[in-house]
Amino acid sequence: MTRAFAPGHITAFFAAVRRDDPLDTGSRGAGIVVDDGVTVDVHDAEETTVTLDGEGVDFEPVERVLEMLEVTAGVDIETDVPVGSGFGVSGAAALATSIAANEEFSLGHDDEQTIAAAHVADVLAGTGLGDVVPQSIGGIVTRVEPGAPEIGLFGSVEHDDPRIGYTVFGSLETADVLEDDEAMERVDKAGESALDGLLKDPSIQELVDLSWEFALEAGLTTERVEDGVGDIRSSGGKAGMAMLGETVYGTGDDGVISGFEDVTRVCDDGAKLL
Ligand SMILES: Nc1ncnc2c1ncn2[C@@H]1O[C@H](COP(=O)(O)OP(=O)(O)OP(=O)(O)O)[C@@H](O)[C@H]1O
Ligand SMILES: CC(C)(CO)[C@@H](O)C(=O)[O-]
Repeated sequence: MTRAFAPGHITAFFAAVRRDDPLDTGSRGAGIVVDDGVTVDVHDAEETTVTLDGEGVDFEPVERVLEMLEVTAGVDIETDVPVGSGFGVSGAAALATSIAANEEFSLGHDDEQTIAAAHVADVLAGTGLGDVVPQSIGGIVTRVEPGAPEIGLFGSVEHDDPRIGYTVFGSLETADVLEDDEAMERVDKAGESALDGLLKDPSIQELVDLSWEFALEAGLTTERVEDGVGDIRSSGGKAGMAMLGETVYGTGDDGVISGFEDVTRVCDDGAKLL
């Protein structure tokens, strides 16, 4: 049995970029890689089965990554954050599975290949576009060009206080939004303008503010999220909506941070074997 960890990735904003090849498909945008993530155990098995926090599930991005690596395995996923709440659990699970399977089955792929397999699996499953590479790098990551490692273009944004507060109200099925052409037209326009803004002033405060402008412009907010962001902002903090989930996240001083239900930290390292 081999165990691997992949951090969560809070997408602040994004614009989809679709090309014929899934390796250079993905999204432009920015996000925060956080300690709350996913741990995966992989063991050899005649047939592939996946459990999520102990329950048997269908988990397409994980199944796809094993197919691409040409192995069958039992995969047990434990997650610190709920699926579908804007932390890229699908990408994290695919990435941790790819890293653990490479070791468990002595496949001999290099990092670039294991990360690319997870990126392609998440894209083809329709569950993510831009989480996997940031989850392999760590920190606060800009995605200036989409795609797998060595294909996309990635940058980083500095931070001083690593604490990130978050409150999860509910989940959004990523595939439903990505397949909605009208919604995606608004997302892409708002995402491009948010990225332009961040590249002019690359700070975590600006990232979170732009994230909230993005959510409003893209029409993705819910009443609970609007109220939650309003509360944090009126206590002097910065808050936005984690894409694609009904989750408020943000930064600020002790008083601001105590207004969230959970607290995690910027994870400066990428996914790894445990
Ligand atoms: N209990 C479950 N709840 C939700 N999804 C589940 C569950 N069990 C398995 N899945 C699978 O997990 C994947 C969830 O992907 P989804 O992209 O919605 O989550 P995510 O990566 O956390 O998203 P996001 O970061 O956009 O919020 C899908 O492949 C879905 O079929
Ligand atoms: C599409 C997405 C918001 C789903 O988590 C993410 O993968 C991203 O930022 O591209």
